[in-house]
Order: sequence, then structure tokens, then C-alpha cells
Amino acid sequence: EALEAAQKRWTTSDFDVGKPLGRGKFGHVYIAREKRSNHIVALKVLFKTQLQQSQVEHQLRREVEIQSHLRHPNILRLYGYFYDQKRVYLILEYAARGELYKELQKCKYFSERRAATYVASLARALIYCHGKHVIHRDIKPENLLIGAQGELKIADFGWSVHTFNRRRTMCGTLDYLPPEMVESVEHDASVDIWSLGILCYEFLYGVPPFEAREHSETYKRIVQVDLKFPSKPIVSSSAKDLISQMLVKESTQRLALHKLLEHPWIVQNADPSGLYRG
Ligand SMILES: Cc1cc(Cn2cc(-c3c(Cl)cnc4nc(-c5cn(C)nc5C)[nH]c34)cn2)no1
Repeated sequence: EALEAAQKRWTTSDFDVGKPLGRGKFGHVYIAREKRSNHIVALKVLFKTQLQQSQVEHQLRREVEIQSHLRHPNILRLYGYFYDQKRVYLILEYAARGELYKELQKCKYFSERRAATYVASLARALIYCHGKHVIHRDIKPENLLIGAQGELKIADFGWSVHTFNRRRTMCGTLDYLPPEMVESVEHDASVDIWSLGILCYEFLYGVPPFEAREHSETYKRIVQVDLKFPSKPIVSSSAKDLISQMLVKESTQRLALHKLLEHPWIVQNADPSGLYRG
């Protein structure tokens, strides 16, 4: 429809802009309606001055380039972008049930069925991305949104890269980084498998596995893969087995994503539709 029209020159007058949905480091996200199609979108407004100060323009260009070409039910669509004197605008898919991390904070931790359903849909989205030589590199609750049917949407490809130009820069919060990125050595698509393992642990226990008061402590626990499972909440040994196969220091030994989808814990707990209806 109108939003898909390739290379249309968008301006703010094409939209009725509504309330702010959230704020990030470089700007805000508003709910908006595209006037011609009445399509509801999320309009991400970023300030050029702040982007320039943090030298992230190249990252933003990559985010737009990568996300605009990805088409998957568990990846937030980026329909287009435009800019004016002071701001850059990203026209994004609106996720009607908001941010996953708020849902996780509210529930403290998820049931095994809900966690497995989310992990399976993220694995399918990552298989799709890796098939296009894209690694996300920043899979964490803050970058996940929930669609109208309860489906998970990966957002914010600000740290994603095309694997042929692998970078060594540090990125994202420490908690989710695998050993090879914390030690800033070469990394590949298996970094997303590590982060998905961290996410699965946090879905089930409410905290990431290597959390510590000091950065230096978290760093040590990651490189030593100091993985411990608390006695509470009670979690099945099958779930622990899956997590233990993903959080492996040697990146080539991590469970492959297509193997994850065949793991008994996923097969027995994930809803095949990828929708968690509660
Ligand atoms: C700048 C900046 C802010 C953020 C974080 N952020 C993302 C959203 C967002 C997006 Cl991109 C798409 N759909 C959304 N739907 C919601 C939402 C829906 N409900 C009922 N409540 C909320 C909140 N937020 C969405 C907002 N902020 N990233 O960069």
C-alpha cells in the first residue's frame, strides 16, 4: 500500500502525529497515522545534532539499509525514512502491545511455554537474518516489541552488520555480549545464538545469567562462562540443557539455530504459531 510505494518522498505533512510511545538516546518514537492510507505507524524522530555528536550516522544508515530490506513476521518493518533541517525520521511498523522488557518487568519472569514460544520465534527470525548474512549483535529485551497478536518483533538494528565486513567495535550493554565480543576478537553469526541463550535465561529467571554489580565482574563471569541456575524459580532440566548448549565459549560449538528448533524443550513448549495468547 502507500507505505510500500518505493522511494516516495515522505514529509511530516503526510502524517497525523500522536502521543510519544517511548524515548531513546537520540530522540523519541511517536504513534502516527499516514493520512492517505490511514495506516498506523511508529515514527522514530532522531536529532541530527545528537547523531553527529555521537558519530552514529553510519550506524543509522546501516540500520535503515538492513532493516528496510528484511521481511519477516518477527522483525519490525522499516517502511522508509526522510529528514528535514534538524531531524531524521524513520517510518516503522507499530507494535500494538509495546515493549517486551516492560512485560518481563511486570511478570518478573515468564512461564516455560511463553519463554519457549518467544525463543522459537526469535530463532526463526535470526535464521532468516543469517540467511541474508545479517547478524543483529544486540538481541536483548529492550530491543524486542510485541505485536497485536502477541507475536515478538525484533527492533533496532542499530548494531547489526553484514557479516562480510565484520567489525571489532564494542557495542551494546555488556550483559548480552559473548566472550569473543567482550574480548573483541573476530565474531560471526554465532554471537546471536549466545545472546538468544542469555535472553532465554532472563525470560525464565528474570535476570541475565552473568549479572554482577561491577562491569569488571560481569566481564569475568562471561569469559569464564560462569553459568549457575538458581533453585528458584523452578525451571525444567530440559530448559537448562538448551541454555547450556547455547552459552558455550567456543562459538563453533554453540547449538545451531535450526537444531534449537528441534530441541525437546522447544518442541514440547513453544506454540507453533509463535503467538503467546496467555
Ligand atoms: C528513540 C527511540 C525510542 C525507542 C524505544 N521505542 C520503541 C517504540 C515502539 C516502536 Cl519502534 C514500534 N511500535 C511501538 N509500540 C509501542 C507501544 C505500544 N504500546 C501499547 N505501548 C507502547 C510503548 N512502542 C513502540 C517506542 N519506544 N527506540 O528508539
